[in-house]
Amino acid sequence: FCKSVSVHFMLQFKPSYCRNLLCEMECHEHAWPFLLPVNTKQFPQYKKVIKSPMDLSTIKRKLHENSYKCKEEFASDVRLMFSNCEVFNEDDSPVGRAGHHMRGYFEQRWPQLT
Ligand SMILES: Cc1ncccc1N[C@@H](C)c1ccc2c(c1)OCCCO2
Repeated sequence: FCKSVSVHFMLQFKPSYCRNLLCEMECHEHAWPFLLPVNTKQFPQYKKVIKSPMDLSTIKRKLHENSYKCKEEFASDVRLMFSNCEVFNEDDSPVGRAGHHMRGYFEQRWPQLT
């Protein structure tokens, strides 16, 4: 999925850019539903409905563990987090609205290379 090796060294994965953007998201006013994994004791249905849970603390851990081989993998986890939110939460709900706010914030700052 990542760029071929030859091109890759030029578009070197900039973890610093991702780390900064992640930090800005974590301190965003509407980040509160996404800071930690959804507690499945609090939301027993969640595990059944959402096959791949994702949250900002998990993305942060993966970034620090060098789990992301390219920036697109980082972006796809962020987008997975927002898609899970849309599946489980009504648009017109506090968490649903927070998800739309945060997704707008991310997409505005994510470099459009294509
Ligand atoms: C992103 C997401 N999707 C689906 C369900 C929950 C969440 N986030 C969690 C952190 C959460 C959100 C709202 C909450 C909550 C916990 O605490 C119980 C009281 C009501 O408020």
